[in-house]
Amino acid sequence: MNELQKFTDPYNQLSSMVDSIPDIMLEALDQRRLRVVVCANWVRKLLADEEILEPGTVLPDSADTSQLLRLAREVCQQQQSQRNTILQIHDQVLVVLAQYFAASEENTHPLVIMRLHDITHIGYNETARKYRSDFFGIIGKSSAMVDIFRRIELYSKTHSNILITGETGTGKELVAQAIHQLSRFRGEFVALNCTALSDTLIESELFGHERGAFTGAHRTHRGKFERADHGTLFLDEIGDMPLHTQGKLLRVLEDGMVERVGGESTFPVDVRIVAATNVPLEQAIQEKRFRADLFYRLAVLRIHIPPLRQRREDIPLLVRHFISRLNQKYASMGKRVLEISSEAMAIMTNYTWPGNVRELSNVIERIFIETPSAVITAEAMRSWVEEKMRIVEEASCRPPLDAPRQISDTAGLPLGSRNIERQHIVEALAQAGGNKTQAARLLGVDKSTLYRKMKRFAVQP
Ligand SMILES: Nc1ncnc2c1ncn2[C@@H]1O[C@H](COP(=O)(O)OP(=O)(O)OP(=O)(O)O)[C@@H](O)[C@H]1O
Repeated sequence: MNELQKFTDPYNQLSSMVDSIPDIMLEALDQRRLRVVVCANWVRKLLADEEILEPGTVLPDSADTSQLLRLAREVCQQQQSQRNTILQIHDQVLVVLAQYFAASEENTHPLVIMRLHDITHIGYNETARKYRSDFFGIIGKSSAMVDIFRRIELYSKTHSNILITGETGTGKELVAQAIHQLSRFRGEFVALNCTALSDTLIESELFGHERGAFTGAHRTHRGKFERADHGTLFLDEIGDMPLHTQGKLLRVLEDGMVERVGGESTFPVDVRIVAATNVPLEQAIQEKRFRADLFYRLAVLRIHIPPLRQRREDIPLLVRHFISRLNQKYASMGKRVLEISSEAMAIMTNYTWPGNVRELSNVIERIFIETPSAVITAEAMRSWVEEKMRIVEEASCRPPLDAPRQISDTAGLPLGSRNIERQHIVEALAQAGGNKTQAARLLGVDKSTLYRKMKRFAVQP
């Protein structure tokens, strides 16, 4: 038996279990190491990775950068099949069935067998034409945003929970709202930020409480679950939810029944959860700060919003969108901006926007107000540019700060940029005399984001 036969042999023994030749079959040597048994040529071409996908190869750890291989690893770690996962690889949209087969007499190691169904023809190529650059108030025309519009439409028709990932200010809540508006759920869209609440308050906010449940519970309180019945519950910053609450949430998701804090009975709820995070939950799972079982319940469908610096073609559209909104907002003051010079636009397009669209929107408002004429020129942006340069200079003159314990919003940026962000926070707090609400306003972020970042960058309150 040659090497190839040896590796394809398990497939022959398993042929009764799968209805046709799998597109990929991987052998799970342990929870992380996968060995390729079979890989169809078209899949190799799709992933452009002939070498790694050669039968007999043990996938290197780094190979899970491909969405398909990441899915295979998840299935293997979770030891559970996943159906109908939709992946977009380059221009192809695929529905993937990933089956998990435990080790048995026939196969010494567990197997992950994947069947891929190409649904690109269903209309992905039409997508760009179909979706305008304004989709339920979400502005964008980059391929990443067009793909997000398509997913919103597709996913909104389902009952499945959705996890939205992306850095702060990328528009996760906006996407959640669009999903709700397009869905068949006629109840309310109810949002809860899991960072902003103490461990005890979060449970009473989520599940409600009965009168007398704890000191200060003078009245019965309806929780977010009750309010979102037949609607959507948006759980922002889900990674910050306390472990104890995660367990309770999981139970509600499994049984569809809620019990108020201090209550003695349960009642049914029909709620779709859209959760959002800007920290990688996989890391939180490894650090035992987030339950893996809850993660898989929440992340049935996923939408990732790339940072603005990775979709710069959206910046001019967003700039014009915000200017036109500001023209309406300040119309009564007789303030109107009609144009933005190409130089000014180039400055905006080239900046890295660590605070993403939220930061862009705040900067435009500031420049709009400060600009005396109807045209925003590079000159009008001078004070903002100078301020940025001063911060960069000051940060580079200082001795290096301790690297933050956990970085995600700025991951991928040079360490200097993270230090700059920390420095922004320190300066805003100093300027605001320690007042967090004011500091958050100065930074153009909400208070919970400021708290989270202070924690992450170890900034003392
Ligand atoms: N593509 C977009 N088009 C128009 N406005 C946008 C877009 N993305 C974000 N915004 C605006 O930017 C601001 C921040 O968006 P949002 O609150 O949805 O971000 P987020 O990712 O949920 O942030 P955080 O993680 O800090 O909660 C909002 O005012 C939102 O309307």
